[in-house]
Amino acid sequence: MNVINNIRQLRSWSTINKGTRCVFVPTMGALHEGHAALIRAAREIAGPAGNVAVSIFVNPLQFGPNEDFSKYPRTLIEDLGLCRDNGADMIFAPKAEDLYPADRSIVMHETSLSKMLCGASRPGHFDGVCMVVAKLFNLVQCDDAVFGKKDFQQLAIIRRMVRDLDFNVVLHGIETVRESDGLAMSSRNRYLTPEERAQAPAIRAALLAARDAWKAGESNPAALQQLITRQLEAKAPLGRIDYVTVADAVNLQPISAGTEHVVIAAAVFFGAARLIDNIELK
Ligand SMILES: Nc1ncnc2c1ncn2[C@@H]1O[C@H](COP(=O)(O)OP(=O)(O)OP(=O)(O)O)[C@@H](O)[C@H]1O
Ligand SMILES: CC(C)(CO)[C@@H](O)C(=O)[O-]
Ligand code: BAL
Repeated sequence: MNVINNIRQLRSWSTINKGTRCVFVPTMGALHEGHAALIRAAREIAGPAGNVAVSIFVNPLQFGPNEDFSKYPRTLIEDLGLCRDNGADMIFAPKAEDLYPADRSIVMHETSLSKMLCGASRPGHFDGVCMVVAKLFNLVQCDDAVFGKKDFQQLAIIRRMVRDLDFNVVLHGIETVRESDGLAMSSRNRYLTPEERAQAPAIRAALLAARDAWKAGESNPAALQQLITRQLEAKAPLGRIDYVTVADAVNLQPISAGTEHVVIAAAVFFGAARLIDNIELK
């Protein structure tokens, strides 16, 4: 497994590997079983002859001024072991100063899908995500890229970016990997106190209850939102709801009579940890 931490080396890796299918998994590190599933999926897509590339980079551009950039967990040595064990061929772990020139003057700005859900609570977040993913796609020269559906809005926005900017990259969305009690795996779960950790699975339980209500005929978004909010207030008093939104899964707009594919997405703060999850209804 090649570990590369500067652009010059990455360019020569890409040149040497030209013509070999490259499947890319972008991450911010502090890797867990969810990331391992993405790397294994990338391995499957690449096949034995292809390359699996993983980036590990805590991107400063996607953090707000009062967010957790400086305390985001950085566990490179353990991360490299997880990448190796799950079949990665190349790890790109650059420094921020290598990726972003000090006098950088080009910005990315997504003007539609990032207005709601996480984008509404984290202004500029998805502009930062688009910027780093666009740069990483250019640098890694991948044919495919693998993203988790836990970050549902992120995947929708990257799909839009690939379409609008004509990136020649095929995107693959992977199901959310969960702890045995249903909590979506997340690097930020490690911020949770034992009491918060015990209550956090209530997010998944409330989304499942909303899905049951939907299957039983409840299609009013306000009623579904209220059901989730009430369950969270009852089962997770340490949680502070950021948002619970019922949206069209394709364009993230409010649902209408013709909406066939619905997503219910939620973000809940437990102390320092802002956790997200979602459920799709078809
Ligand atoms: N539980 C999971 N199951 C599947 N994919 C996941 C899971 N958690 C994260 N991913 C995916 O891994 C990729 C990298 O995400 P990231 O490094 O931010 O991990 P994270 O655990 O989501 O961290 P954070 O706590 O910052 O949200 C993204 O495509 C994300 O959707
Ligand atoms: C896609 C990503 C690696 C860009 O920094 C990040 O947003 C993440 O880890 O989901
Ligand atoms: N997985 C999303 C990265 C972030 O929260 O910044």
